[in-house]
Amino acid sequence: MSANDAPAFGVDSEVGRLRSVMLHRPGGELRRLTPRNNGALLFDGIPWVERAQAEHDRFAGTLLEHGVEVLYVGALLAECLELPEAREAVSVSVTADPRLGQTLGRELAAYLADLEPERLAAVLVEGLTKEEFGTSGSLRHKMMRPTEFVIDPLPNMMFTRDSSVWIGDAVAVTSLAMPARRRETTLTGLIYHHHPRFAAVPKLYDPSLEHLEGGDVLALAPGVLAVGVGERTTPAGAERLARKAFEHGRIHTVLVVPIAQRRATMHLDTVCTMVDRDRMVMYAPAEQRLEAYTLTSADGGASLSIKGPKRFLDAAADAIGVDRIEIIHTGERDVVTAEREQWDDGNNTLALAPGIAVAYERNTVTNARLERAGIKVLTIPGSELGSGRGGPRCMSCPSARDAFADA
Ligand SMILES: NC(=[NH2+])NCCC[C@H](N)C(=O)O
Repeated sequence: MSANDAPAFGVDSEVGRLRSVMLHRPGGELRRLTPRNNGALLFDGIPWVERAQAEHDRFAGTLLEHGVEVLYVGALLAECLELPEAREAVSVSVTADPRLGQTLGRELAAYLADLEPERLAAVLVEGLTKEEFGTSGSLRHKMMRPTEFVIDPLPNMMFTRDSSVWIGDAVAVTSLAMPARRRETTLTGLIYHHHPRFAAVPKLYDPSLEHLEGGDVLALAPGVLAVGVGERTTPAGAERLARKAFEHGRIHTVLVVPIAQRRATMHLDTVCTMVDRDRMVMYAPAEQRLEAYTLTSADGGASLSIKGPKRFLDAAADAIGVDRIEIIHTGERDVVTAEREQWDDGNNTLALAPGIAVAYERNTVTNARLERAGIKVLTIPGSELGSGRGGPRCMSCPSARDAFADA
């Protein structure tokens, strides 16, 4: 693909000049977090909501200043919800929750049917409590506490990277592993299936399939994906994605990378991200430790060849066809700084072009190392956003980057 015939959509690498990205500006769903539910909702603290929004606006502002189109989930959803078939699909998926029961389910469908698209879009992300819902003739409702949820909030919606991922010209709506996040894909799925902008885009995956999260999928170079397998993505999910990607035809090698099943390394993109064509920022201990299985297919995904495991960085260099991938370490050589900055998403950077990356300002040591290596680092504040344990990469889902060859 040259710049002239590059598709309106598509992502063939982590670093091609970023053209369009999907973000979610955090809103009322963060106000639902309490010290009792934050663990189950996958937050490590209780964010100050206005400050988190201001930080997010700085992130979006940085992208806009660099010519990136910013699409917001809230606006896309509201536009979809103008369509009767999209409203119907949403209502069916929300009211299918067996915890509601027949009566409350029916009442909730009627409640949702009365909401304007924008309000409906907000409720779907912010959730709805018993007291906000109002009166009901159901036993379920009578037996709920006032602040209990009729619709659960989705505070992790701002991590748009996880619920969908673009592979070439196609999009994979993923299958999220954690109960607190599962409903996110009914909303991203709705956008990709119903929004006129995306309706014609080929769909590679769906939420009923084996667990797969976008934070585990790295487009290392054209034709080459790395897929982390650990707390979220399962081996079965990685295998399914590989088959589908081979079948679709743009990918020739999928590297499946086992990662520790711990919160600190919930996704591959918490351990490493690409900051340049052949340079990665990586948590130092992972450099030797990470291994990869190399998956290829001679028949478009019908059968798979599985080789390895061998050292991830060697497998990656082989698959990409370069001598080596240069590593810039998170933190300093001392373990403590490295561990602190890895935890604070020091290597969860978002490349805007080869050698230009957005990073949280707090990771001063990692950012200085990146700068020393010649990477232009655009810093954003993240003291509140960071309590959700995600950085610039997870808070963004690129849908268009310039082709790697032209970047
Ligand atoms: N791709 C990522 N690293 N995403 C971060 C997601 C953070 C979110 N709180 C979760 O636990 O799921």
